[in-house]
Amino acid sequence: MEKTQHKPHCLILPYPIQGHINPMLQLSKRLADKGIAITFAVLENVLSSTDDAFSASISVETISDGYTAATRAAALPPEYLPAFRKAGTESLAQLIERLREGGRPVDCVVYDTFLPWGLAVAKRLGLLGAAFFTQSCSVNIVYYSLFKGWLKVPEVGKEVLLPGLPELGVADLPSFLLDRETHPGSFELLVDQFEGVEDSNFVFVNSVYELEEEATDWLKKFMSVKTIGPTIPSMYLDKRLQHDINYGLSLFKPDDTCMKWLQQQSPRSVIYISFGSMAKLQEQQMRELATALKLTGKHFLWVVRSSEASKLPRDFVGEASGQGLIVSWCPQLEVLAHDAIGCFITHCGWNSTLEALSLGVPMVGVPWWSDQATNAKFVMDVWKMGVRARPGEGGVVGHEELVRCVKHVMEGERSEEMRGNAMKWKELTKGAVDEGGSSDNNIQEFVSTMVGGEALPQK
Ligand SMILES: O=c1ccn([C@@H]2O[C@H](COP(=O)(O)OP(=O)(O)O[C@H]3O[C@H](CO)[C@@H](O)[C@H](O)[C@H]3O)[C@@H](O)[C@H]2O)c(=O)[nH]1
Repeated sequence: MEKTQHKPHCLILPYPIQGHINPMLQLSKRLADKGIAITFAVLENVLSSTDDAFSASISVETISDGYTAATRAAALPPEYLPAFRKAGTESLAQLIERLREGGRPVDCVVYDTFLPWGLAVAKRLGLLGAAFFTQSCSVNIVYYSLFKGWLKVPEVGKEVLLPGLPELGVADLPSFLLDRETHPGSFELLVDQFEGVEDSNFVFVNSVYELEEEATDWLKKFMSVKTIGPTIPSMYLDKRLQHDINYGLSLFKPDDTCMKWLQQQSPRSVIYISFGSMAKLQEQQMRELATALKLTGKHFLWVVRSSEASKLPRDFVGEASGQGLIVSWCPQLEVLAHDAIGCFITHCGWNSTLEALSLGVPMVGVPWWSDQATNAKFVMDVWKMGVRARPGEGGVVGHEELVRCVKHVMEGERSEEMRGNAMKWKELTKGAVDEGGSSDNNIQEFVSTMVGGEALPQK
C-alpha cells in the first residue's frame, strides 16, 4: 500500500440498529483518537439521534436505503435487504465521490457485514475494505461453516461439533438455523455476511481474543481477523479517552431517574432486567417474569420498551412500585457499572453480554433469538459467570425457573465463584483495550497500515 499523503480517512457503514451502531461508533472513536479521519454514514432517521460530543471528532453523513421512516417500519428483510443493497450501493458511491470532490478522499470503507455490498462498492472504487462483525467469533464460525457448505442445517436433536467450539446442543445454536419461518430472511442475512469477506483487507470482530482464543485462531486461517472489543466507552475500561463516556447515539430516549433510585439501594441487591433493542417477548413470558420478580422479593430495575409496555400484567406496575422500577430505556452501561446491581437477567445480545463481562456482572440468560442462545451457552459453560434459564412449554421460561436462576446467581453455593470469574473477565477485557492489550494492538496495527503504508496483511 502506498503511503497516504493526507490524513487517512475511513468511512464507517453500520447497519441502522442500536446493537450495530454502538460497536461501530466506538471503533470509530478509537480510530479517530489515533489520528484517522472518520465519516460515519447513517440513514436520515439515525442522524437526528447523534449527540454533539462525538460529532465534534467524527463527521456524520447520510446514505439512503430507499425508504422513509414509515415504509421502513413495515418492511420485512426479504424485501428490505435487496432494496437497501440497491439504494445503498448507489448512495454510498455518490457519498464517496462527494467526499473526494470536497477534498476528503476515503481510503477504506469499514462496512457492517449485514451490508456486504459495502465491500463491493469499496473495491469498485479502488479503496480498501474492512469487514466489521458485530457478533462473536464463535457464532461466526457457525455461520461461516454454513456459508461454505461444511455444515448442513442440523436435524433437530443432533449436536454440532465444529472446530474451535465446544460441542453445541441444538438449543445452543443460533435460533435461525432451526426456525426460518418466524423471522423470514434472517438466516440468509446472517449467512450472507461472509459474501466476499475473504477479499476484505481487514476483518474486525467486536470480541476479545482472550474470551475465545480457539475460535479466533481458527477463523484467522480463512480471513484477516482482528478482535477489537469490547467496544465500550473508554471511561468504563482503560480511561484513555477522557471524553468517551457514553455511546453517543441512542435511538431510544434513556430515563435517567433510575440512577437516583439505584443510589438508594444496597450493594449487589438489585436485579437488572433488559432484553435489548429488538426483542418482542410473548405476553406469557412477561407474566412469568413479573411473577418471578415478585417472588424473589428483591429490588429490580426492568427495562420495558414502550412498544412492549402493553404486555405487562395489569396491576403489576402498581403492585411492584415499592419493590422495583420499570423504565422504557436506561443508560445501561451506567446501570451495569453501579454497585447496587447483583444480577442481570438478559437476552444475551452480544453487546449486553460483552458489557456484563466487562463490568463484572453475573448473568441469567433468557435468550430470545439469533446468536443469543450461543452467547448464553458461553456465559454458563465457558466463562462460568452465570446460568442459562431453561424454557418450558412454548419456549417460555417459567417463573419457578427464573427464581431458581436468580437465587443461584445471587446467593447460591456457586455465586461467589461466579463473582470471582466476573471480576477476572472484567480485568481481562480492560487489559485487552489498554495500551499493548490484544485489541489495542490490533487497532494499532490497522492504524499503522493506514498511516504508514505498511504491507497489507496476507489473506
Ligand atoms: O435500556 C437499555 C437497553 C439496552 N441498551 C443498549 O443497547 C444495546 C443492545 O445491544 P444488544 O445487547 O446486542 O441487543 P440487541 O439490541 O438485541 O442486538 C441485536 O444485535 C446484536 C449484535 O449483532 C445481536 O447480538 C443481538 O442478538 C441482536 O438482537 C447495548 O449496547 C445496551 O447497552 C441501553 O443503552 N439501554
